[in-house]
Amino acid sequence: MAQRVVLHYFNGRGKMESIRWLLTVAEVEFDEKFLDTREEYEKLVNDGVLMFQQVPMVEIDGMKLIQTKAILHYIAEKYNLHGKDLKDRVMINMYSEGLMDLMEMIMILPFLPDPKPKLDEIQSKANERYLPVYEKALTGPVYLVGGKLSLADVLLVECTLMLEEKFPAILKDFPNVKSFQGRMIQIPAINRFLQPGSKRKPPPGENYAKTAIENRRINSHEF
Ligand SMILES: N[C@@H](CCC(=O)N[C@@H](CS)C(=O)NCC(=O)O)C(=O)O
Repeated sequence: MAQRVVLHYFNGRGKMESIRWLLTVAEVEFDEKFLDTREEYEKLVNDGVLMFQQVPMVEIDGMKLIQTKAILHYIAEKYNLHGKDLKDRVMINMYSEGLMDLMEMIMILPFLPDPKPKLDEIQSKANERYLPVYEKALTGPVYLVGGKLSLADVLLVECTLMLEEKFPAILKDFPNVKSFQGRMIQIPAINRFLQPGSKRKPPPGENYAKTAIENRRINSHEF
């Protein structure tokens, strides 16, 4: 019997959330081991399972994978969410990288002493740099690449929901992206993931950054 997938990270969104999204869409059940204390993180380091002493780490198919993008690509390949050929794949990766850049900016907000300037930057870059790309790509097609669901679509729905948490009206000038989001959240696996009690993590609360820094899950100097 195949082993269950196990995610090792803290009990929050961070870099693991996109992996949770992708596994959900691939309909892969997973367990989570939360690193609630610094000792739990250090144990993984001392056991030599974190190649660069960093999480996310995902146990899958007898391997202990690290590096978020490598993990996402493995899952996307395995579950047929990475295009039909090399040209699809490079487009999927280009769209995905843009979304990860944007989500990374949102992810670091709780770690900033004064998040306002970054928030303003995110809003203007989302409006002027990122969302227009997806709006154009979705003029006509149902999915971003190759007429079928891919990693890029999963990251786009995750990212648009994250953006709306910060700027509720941000999609008003992007009707194609908004209707894409509407279609995506009807996919049964996604719909279940969006319900209370699922493995989706809530937006970071007040103590999120403090606890993460204390446990050395995030280095404060990284930002
Ligand atoms: N490039 C890596 C970066 C991972 C990373 O920065 N992980 C943080 C937690 S989100 C960490 O483990 N920090 C501890 C450290 O670097 O000492 C990835 O995308 O997986």
